[in-house]
Amino acid sequence: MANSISVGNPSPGCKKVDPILVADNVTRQFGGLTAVNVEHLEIPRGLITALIGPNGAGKTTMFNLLTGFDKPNTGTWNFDGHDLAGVAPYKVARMGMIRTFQLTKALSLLTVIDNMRLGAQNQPGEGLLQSFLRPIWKKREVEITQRADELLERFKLDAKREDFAASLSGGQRKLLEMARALMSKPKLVMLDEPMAGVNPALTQSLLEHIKGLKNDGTTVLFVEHDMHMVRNISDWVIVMAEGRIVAEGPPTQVMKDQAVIDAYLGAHADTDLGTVAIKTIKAGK
Ligand SMILES: Nc1ncnc2c1ncn2[C@@H]1O[C@H](COP(=O)(O)OP(=O)(O)OP(=O)(O)O)[C@@H](O)[C@H]1O
Repeated sequence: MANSISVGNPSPGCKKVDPILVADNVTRQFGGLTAVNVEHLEIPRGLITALIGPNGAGKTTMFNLLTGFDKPNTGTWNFDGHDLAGVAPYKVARMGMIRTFQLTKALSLLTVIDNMRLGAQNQPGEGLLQSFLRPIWKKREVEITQRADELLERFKLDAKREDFAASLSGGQRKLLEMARALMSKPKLVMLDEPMAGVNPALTQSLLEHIKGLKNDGTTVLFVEHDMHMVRNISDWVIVMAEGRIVAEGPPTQVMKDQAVIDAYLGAHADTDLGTVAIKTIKAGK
């Protein structure tokens, strides 16, 4: 079925009209196991793409490879005009591709505001400014704190500004991690299971924040098992199984794909997990 995102009909590894990330022949083996075997992948610019698939499909490994946290056996990829294979994670971040982790990496013994300030270190030239240009750095520090405070307000974490990250709930830590990722104004944000461990009361605001990123012009790629989230916020869905891309397309189309239902969705194909969560709250469970 025609759409405005892919060139031609959607199919696994299809070309996009305006890709921000293009990867070719990316493979990663762990001993005898091929965790990732992606022939071609394109992520559309300025949109929200979900990467779904059963446990062990290779989603997190793919994230690790693309962001330099792991090294592939083979493969090349280009992010917004830069070849990134073999580039260190901090450089990848400076080029505008920032990721969050499945288990949050908020530094527990730092305050919320200090965690945010750390996020700014991904900005180009930060180290230079700090060492040689003290007066300019002072001004920069004020700007960083200003941006941090704006983001904390946006993510409703301003009341926690001086608290240690350790005192936040799991969901609040997820919000902090997302807010921190935005400190360096990334072009592409990669979120690994943003909904995992988030209590239902925070789910809606997390969804709104992610939609907000897109409205600001940021491209979002996220791994998620929560089909409510996938259905509600994705413009595009890519399905992985056993290291390969097995399906992709607009969410309504992909969710109806018999092969996807068989391989992954199974009995949950028609279950909106969000509705389930809301019913559970109402029942006072
Ligand atoms: N460091 C590692 N050493 C050995 N095997 C690994 C390593 N990392 C991942 N694997 C294996 O690679 C495969 C892909 O794992 P990966 O975590 O990428 O899957 P996933 O799709 O993200 O799964 P989930 O949805 O459960 O997070 C799995 O079989 C996993 O056991």
